[in-house]
Amino acid sequence: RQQAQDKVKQLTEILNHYNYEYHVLDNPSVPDAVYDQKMQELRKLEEAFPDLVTAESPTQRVGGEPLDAFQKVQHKIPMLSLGNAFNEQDLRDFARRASQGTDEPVQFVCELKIDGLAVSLTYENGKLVRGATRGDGTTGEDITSNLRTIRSIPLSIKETETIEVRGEAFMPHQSFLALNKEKEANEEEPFANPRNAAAGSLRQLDPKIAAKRNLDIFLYGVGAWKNSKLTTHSERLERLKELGLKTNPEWKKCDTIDEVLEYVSYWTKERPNLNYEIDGIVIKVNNLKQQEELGFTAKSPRWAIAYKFPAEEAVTK
Ligand SMILES: Cc1ccc(Cn2cc(C(N)=O)ccc2=O)c(C)c1
Repeated sequence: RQQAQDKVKQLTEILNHYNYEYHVLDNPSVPDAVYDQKMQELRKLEEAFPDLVTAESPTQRVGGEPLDAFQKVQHKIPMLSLGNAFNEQDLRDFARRASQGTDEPVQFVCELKIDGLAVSLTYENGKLVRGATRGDGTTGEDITSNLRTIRSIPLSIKETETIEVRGEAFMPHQSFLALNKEKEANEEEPFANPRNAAAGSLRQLDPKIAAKRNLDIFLYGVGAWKNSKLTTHSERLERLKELGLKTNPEWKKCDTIDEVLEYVSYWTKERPNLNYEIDGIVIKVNNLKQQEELGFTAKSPRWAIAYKFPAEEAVTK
């Protein structure tokens, strides 16, 4: 039995690593058949020794029975919405206000604004214990069983401190097109856009359905993170990546508003070449102390803004 326990641990570690290479790095080191063969081996061992199965096992991604309803979750730190900017002047105004609200020079971080569903993940003792929707920012829905099916979300990380991270769950273009083709083949109503498809998939009560939707995620922020010594948003992004969490690689530090505007115009052109939808660019003050100094208006931070791309003209059928 000790041998079985060692083998289960070894298989779990290697399968989690293969999964990370494939779904987070998009760079597998082994063929799918090797991954599959090791998964079968682990399933057989867990069948023979059921008490060796843990919630963190790669065999436990797709939960059992469908839920009757989603539980409510109170976010300890509210998941805020961002104010919007629609043009260069709005961005220049935002940058001026941010610089006036603090005495040190302000550095910005620009990130792509993924058009999906904002979610929160909580890890305790390195284990994924909860996944929730943003909801109204204070109260969300517990969709842990559905988020566990997203292969790029690790079921365990090497961080013993409790950490609550935030990001955007989304459906990549290819998955969206395939899903709608399937819907049309079954004479079902197709989804209007990838955002609705992702939201619809995560609101399924049956995790087996969510598991088939090929959802993905980019994590971009932190809610509760005790004892964190980090001083900038960019350090947090780097730490999330070190933990094996999937972050969007296109973020960029900008020292001036002109660099921000350059980033915005670059991605306005490049946007069609991405394999996921973005609806804008998020610009944040990088330094966390300056974020605190700037604080919030009634409903959104003064230290961040969302530049929204002009709405595209409706695509004629
Ligand atoms: C049969 C089978 C098994 C696995 C996969 C995809 N995949 C591959 C790996 C891998 N190569 O490291 C890791 C995780 C994973 O999900 C497919 C498409 C088909």
